[in-house]
Amino acid sequence: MGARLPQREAGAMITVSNLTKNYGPTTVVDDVTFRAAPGRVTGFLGANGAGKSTTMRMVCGMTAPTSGSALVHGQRFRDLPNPGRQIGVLLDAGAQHMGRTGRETLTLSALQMGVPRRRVDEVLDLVQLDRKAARKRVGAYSLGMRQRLGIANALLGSPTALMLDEPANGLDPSGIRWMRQLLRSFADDGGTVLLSSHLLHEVELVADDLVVIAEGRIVARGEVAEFTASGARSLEDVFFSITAA
Ligand SMILES: Nc1ncnc2c1ncn2[C@@H]1O[C@H](COP(=O)(O)OP(=O)(O)OP(=O)(O)O)[C@@H](O)[C@H]1O
Repeated sequence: MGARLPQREAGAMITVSNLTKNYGPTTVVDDVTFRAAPGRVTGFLGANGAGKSTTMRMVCGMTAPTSGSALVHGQRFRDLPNPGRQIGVLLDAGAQHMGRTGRETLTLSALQMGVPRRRVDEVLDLVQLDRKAARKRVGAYSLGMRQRLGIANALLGSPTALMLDEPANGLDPSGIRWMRQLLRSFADDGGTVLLSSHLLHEVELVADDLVVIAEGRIVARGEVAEFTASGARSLEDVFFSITAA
């Protein structure tokens, strides 16, 4: 853990600048600019179809931007020498290979990243998947277990940043609480967390900063405390008034 700190202190972050994506005549991400900073959890909030996943896919190079750029630790994702060692990504827990066991999934990733195999057991413990679960095929996992495996995969390379798309999907209340604590301690340890969600309350409980997107455009940005500072309004009230406008 200690060996990673200098790298984190150097300013590990995710920077999105004027990112735009058109599909034919439709603009689904429109001039999006924000930054997820080290030591902080940044909540990326928006309704279904707002453009969160497309933005995250552009950050990790899975979707080519029409214009604009996204940098991870100052480099494009595809230029990172070993991306999983710098940023752990979970985009779609349902997209994992159904025929592999949890352990096989992680062992393959560990080999690809050049991570020692013992790290597989460490991350299994971190996400609370026991040995019996690790021996099961992913196809037999619940969505919650797939999310845990996806988070384990994201943590495997001991990255300095995490980018997770709707990681709370399928987790039960105690799982959501566990994840919140995990993300909080990752950020408290100097890591950068970018977390998308449409679960307003969930984001309010864990995030330091918020980026709110509606119909592809950023409609609000700032510290969570600033959003709720103006009186007793909950983040939910603020969110609906902003996105409705
Ligand atoms: N490959 C694609 N071709 C055409 N349109 C697309 C494609 N991918 C996404 N879209 C459209 O882009 C818009 C934004 O989708 P996106 O998945 O980024 O939203 P989201 O905020 O992540 O929503 P959700 O929470 O439902 O996943 C949607 O209208 C979607 O239909």
